[in-house]
Amino acid sequence: MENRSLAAAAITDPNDYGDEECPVKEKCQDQREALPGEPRCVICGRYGEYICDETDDDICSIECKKALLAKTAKAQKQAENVSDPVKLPANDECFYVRDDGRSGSQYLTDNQIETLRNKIEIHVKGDSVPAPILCFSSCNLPQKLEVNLESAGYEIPTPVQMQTIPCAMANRNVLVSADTGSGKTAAFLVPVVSRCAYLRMQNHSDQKKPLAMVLAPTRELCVQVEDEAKVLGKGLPFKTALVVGGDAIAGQVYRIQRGVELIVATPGRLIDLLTKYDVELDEICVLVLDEVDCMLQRGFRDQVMQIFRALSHSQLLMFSATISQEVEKMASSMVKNMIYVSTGKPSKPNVSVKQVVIWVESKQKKQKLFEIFKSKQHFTPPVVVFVASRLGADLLSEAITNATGLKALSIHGEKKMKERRESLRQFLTGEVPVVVSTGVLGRGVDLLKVRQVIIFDMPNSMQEYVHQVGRASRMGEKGTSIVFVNGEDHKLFREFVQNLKSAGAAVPRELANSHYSLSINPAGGRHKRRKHGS
Ligand SMILES: Nc1ncnc2c1ncn2[C@@H]1O[C@H](COP(=O)(O)OP(=O)(O)OP(=O)(O)O)[C@@H](O)[C@H]1O
Repeated sequence: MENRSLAAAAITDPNDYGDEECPVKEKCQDQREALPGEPRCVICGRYGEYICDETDDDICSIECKKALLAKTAKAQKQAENVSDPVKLPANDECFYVRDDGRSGSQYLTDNQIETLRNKIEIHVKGDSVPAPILCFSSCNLPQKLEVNLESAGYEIPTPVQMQTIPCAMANRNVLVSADTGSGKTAAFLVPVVSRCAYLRMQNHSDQKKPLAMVLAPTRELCVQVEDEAKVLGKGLPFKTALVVGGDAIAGQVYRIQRGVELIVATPGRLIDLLTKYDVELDEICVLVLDEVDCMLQRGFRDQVMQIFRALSHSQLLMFSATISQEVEKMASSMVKNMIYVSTGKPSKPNVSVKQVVIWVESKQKKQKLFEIFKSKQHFTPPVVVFVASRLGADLLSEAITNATGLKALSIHGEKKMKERRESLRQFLTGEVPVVVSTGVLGRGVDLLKVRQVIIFDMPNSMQEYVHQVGRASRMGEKGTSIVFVNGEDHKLFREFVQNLKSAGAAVPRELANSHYSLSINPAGGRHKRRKHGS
């Protein structure tokens, strides 16, 4: 322990007072209260007269030094023992201490942080990446947010939350790749709610311009993100506005003008609103791009970049389960000093979902589907059936009801927002066991009870496939995806077979023998394609 007034005297023995005339305070109660601006003991909060020689923390007495060292030792032991933090008991004392700028306030050494990341399979790239947290209470969140997390059943952060929340709270730009259903939404909402609430608590101005914005590709996803934001922000100075097509724009503008902290929007409708109405975005300090790979694709990219450029000073948080090197490159060109966090198996179908691939010619697909629905063994409602077109969704849902008697609804982009909401409500509450959807439900939407998806038409890319399969599992629960495939999907065969093999899934003979699939070598590299019949 070092005395502040005599820093060179590192006293470890209570009887050795070094050069200091006053004895080192033995008990914490012997120490006086700290005056404003004075250092405080990290254990009891009294005057931090000494500096602990082993941790560099402010400390008031021998008694608190002992308590501090015991706590540090316990923290180190926990770090070494962590094998699956998601299963830690809720009351497990956490050992992470936020680095508040004072040297030595972080208890974990670099080696321990690395060990912890390895154990929970977190990979990071970037400079000075903050250490992961093991509990929400390590982040200095508003008290009410902690209560809201607990009420929502979020006792312990998931791996993606462990690493992303401290990065975002340190105001860093972050790109995050994590499995479907792994809790990415709260990974951005926790820091967003916290930052907005603190800013409002500090500044009581009547003019409440929006402080944060989340952009997502579909209305359904926006609705869901806003719902979760409301749950987490309950009781805090944190209001939200939903800006999506299909709802009246005037109502959306009115809500923003009355004062909100967060806007959750699809890019098209937001630009529409911004060009017609006077909405000031100069106080936005966080922009989230959910499903960032989709948001930076042609179709959304120009709109997203237009919005991004209008918010020149904001922090950027970007998330998806499928992040390619190209997306990583694009993201890092948008912001400086970005951190890249990845957990789980990047761009691969969630391992909790069993992939059952059936080779079936297009004309037989319907019949096959009806057989599944009629089989007690294979049909496990609620089920989402993914198809390629809007018309296909309408026709197939009707055909299912006619052929099997099951109530089935369709959801796609041409339907009115009110109808889409109502269909989803009926599906999620169990009134309707089957929903036939285009890609609008494929990404991001948390279909809580769904454990079976049927991919009737293969999507255009493996990325979309990964997201659609992901609807069958949340938080590692087991699910099944039944996938219909035939020669028409040949463009995806090579990647598809590779994915199936690495997941240990059975590959149908026709798929395995197709010359489109055969051009794979075992290491995953590409051979020159063999000619048909060779
Ligand atoms: N820390 C937590 N503890 C318990 N449940 C959680 C926690 N974080 C998130 N969840 C729940 O896990 C489920 C999946 O979360 P979420 O929808 O955010 O996943 P995601 O990673 O965004 O998935 P996708 O890529 O499919 O959008 C949700 O039902 C959410 O409420």
